[in-house]
Amino acid sequence: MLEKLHDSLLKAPIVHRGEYHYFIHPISDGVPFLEPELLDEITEHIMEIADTDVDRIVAIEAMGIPLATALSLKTGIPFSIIRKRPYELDGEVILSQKTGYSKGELFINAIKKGDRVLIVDDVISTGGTLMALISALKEIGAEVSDTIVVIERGEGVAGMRELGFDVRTLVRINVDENGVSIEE
Ligand SMILES: O=P(O)(O)OC[C@H]1O[C@H](OP(=O)(O)OP(=O)(O)O)[C@H](O)[C@@H]1O
Ligand code: HPA
Repeated sequence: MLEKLHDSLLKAPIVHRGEYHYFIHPISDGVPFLEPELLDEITEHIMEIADTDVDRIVAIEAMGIPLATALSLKTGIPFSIIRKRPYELDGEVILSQKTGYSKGELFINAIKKGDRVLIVDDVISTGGTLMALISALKEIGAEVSDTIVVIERGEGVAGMRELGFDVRTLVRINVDENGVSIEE
């Protein structure tokens, strides 16, 4: 199961971002290139496990976009992208994003009270990004019916579960200077 994802992760190169060992992979970076068969394997799997009885798929710029696009085409559900730049539309919600290697702001538009949403993202590491997003969506009054992330590393998911956030992931990996290994 998820053979293409596992095989490709084992080949992922590592670069240093400060202290952080950053793996480079087609799903998390679009580098070197994302093969349709890999995207299809992953999105078919997401369709099997996710609650797709939702009004909107929600994904974070940039690498949530291919996942949301493929899922939207398969399900007919529209998607909204949480952007890294402001639009200054009425009701725009701004949140701070902090990962293991970066800091910035995210901007939510056009998600309103009562909307049922499925969140998808490529990677979870510290959980900083998703925790901020889910908290903001709950504040808006949207119902987060499900949160699915393709690749899990680090302690973010465990930390989020302790705080009552439910996140499901397709594969959990360890990353060090020698590369990626897959946790069984
Ligand atoms: O669990 P965290 O530590 O918060 O890290 C996870 C986030 O980091 C990556 O986003 P990044 O900001 O690098 O954006 P990208 O999709 O543009 O590469 C990834 O897409 C997640 O959104
Ligand atoms: O190591 C990583 N690689 C790609 N995307 C990521 N998002 C968080 N950590 C990583």
